[in-house]
Amino acid sequence: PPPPPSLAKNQTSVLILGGGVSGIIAARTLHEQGIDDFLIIEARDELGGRLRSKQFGAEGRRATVELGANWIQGTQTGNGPTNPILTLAQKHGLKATESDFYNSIVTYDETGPADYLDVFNRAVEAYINLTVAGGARVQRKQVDATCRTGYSIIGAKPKTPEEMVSEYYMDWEYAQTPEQTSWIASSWASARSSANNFTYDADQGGFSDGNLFSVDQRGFKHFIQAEAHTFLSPEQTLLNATVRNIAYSDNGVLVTLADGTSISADYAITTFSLGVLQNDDVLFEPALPTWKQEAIQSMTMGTYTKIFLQFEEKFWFDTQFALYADRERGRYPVWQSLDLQDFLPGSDIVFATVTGDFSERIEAMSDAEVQAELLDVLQTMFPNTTIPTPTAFFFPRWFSDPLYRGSFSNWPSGFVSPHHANVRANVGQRLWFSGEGTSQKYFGFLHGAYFEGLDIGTRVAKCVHAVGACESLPFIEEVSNATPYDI
Ligand SMILES: Cc1cc2nc3c(=O)[nH]c(=O)nc-3n(C[C@H](O)[C@H](O)[C@H](O)COP(=O)(O)OP(=O)(O)OC[C@H]3O[C@@H](n4cnc5c(N)ncnc54)[C@H](O)[C@@H]3O)c2cc1C
Repeated sequence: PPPPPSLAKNQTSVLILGGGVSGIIAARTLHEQGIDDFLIIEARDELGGRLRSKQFGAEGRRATVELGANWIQGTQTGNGPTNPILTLAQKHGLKATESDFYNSIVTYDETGPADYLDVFNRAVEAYINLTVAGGARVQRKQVDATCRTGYSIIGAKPKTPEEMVSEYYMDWEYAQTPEQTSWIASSWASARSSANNFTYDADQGGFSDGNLFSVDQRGFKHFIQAEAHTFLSPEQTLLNATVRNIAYSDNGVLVTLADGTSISADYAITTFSLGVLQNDDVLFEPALPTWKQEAIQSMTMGTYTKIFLQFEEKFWFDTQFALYADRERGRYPVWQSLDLQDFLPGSDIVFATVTGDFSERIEAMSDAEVQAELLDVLQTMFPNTTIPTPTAFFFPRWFSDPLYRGSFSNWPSGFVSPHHANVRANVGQRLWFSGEGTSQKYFGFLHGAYFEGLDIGTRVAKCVHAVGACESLPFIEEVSNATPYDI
């Protein structure tokens, strides 16, 4: 169809809603296509979105830690494809260090230090086998199931606390349990060296299985803020502005902010997290069509919570990672030391990570209650040390934050390809969707947000230029079963 006319009466050409990686890359894409008549609207006081850092620690002993994204996941193999986040990090001189998930690790259980690395290594193998089997299902057009089903079929049935925490290493990737995660999507989503993996497996066109951990004291956000500075002028960004309502029609969009201001545009690209869209933190007028709502509500938002502690002095492990096997699966299982030579030496900072339902549980507790639980776990892990009171304690509440409602999206087993097309598709010609949650290959990742900003930005630029190519993305009005239920 011919592109809709650009209406001179609108205040700007494109509104980019959200100033995270996706929004900034969409803006850069428009700029590169000669379009500078756009405005980024961001609720917070800075750009970066889920790249969010904090000065953490006691007075005089503060260090920058990352509350959100921390790793460049998948870097580059030889001259193969490069993770674009790595490219930007190198361009802007980001300080990052190699992270070794699998070799720099020690293990604990309810008796204290306990070496069950053999159990851990078997779990890593089971995870790879799980994703290889999941990938095979794609080729054979078999239906999806949960990762729990997949694990059971390949014979991995963890029962002891040590087996459960070793398997938990998977939740740590997806921010949800194997019961909540798609078996098929796990084959391309996260596992290293597995079938179809687009991030870690160079044989599949992926980057590499390397991981770089930002220790830059300007914050991991520095790379994207510095990139934004290369092309953005101050009047192209509106900070401290929360979007409440997005009205859309064939003529354009009208975005209303919390302070009542309205801004009109020919096009809008929303980059809000899937969680924000799911929870009606922003309202659409008219309401989004059913096919869109079903898709948004069918993908899930996981929560990944880092809990930071600083002590007077370091008393813990010298590896990067430690696993703690509690009898309750998911109870403070993964610990990371920042007080290491290539990380933040002398910082006396350690942090634990929890995910999914357990994150939601602790968000409902007071800081003091959560701190008491962590100190209890540390006392269990180090029975010969009297655990002192920490000099600083902090954790972010991503799940309850109305700007995020979780940390990153995760693909559940009830979510099928047409749903994915629908999550991504524009609604009418004026309203477009981008962000990590719309990426098929790289959902959950920074590079997912990047590639989506690039692609949707390119599509909208075509619409603005109206060079006969304002093409809608395909959507499926009604997602149905290949084989209807016989009841
Ligand atoms: C704890 C955690 C750990 C992670 N770890 C990694 C990692 O190690 N490696 C990795 O690759 N990825 C990681 N991720 C995922 C990565 O951070 C995201 O995929 C990516 O940052 C998403 O970018 P985005 O532009 O799609 O969304 P966002 O960054 O969420 O950008 C959307 C923007 O919209 C703004 N906004 C929301 N609502 C409104 C409103 N109503 N009005 C105006 N503005 C609004 C938000 O403030 C935000 O700035 C992690 C995420 C979290 C939370």
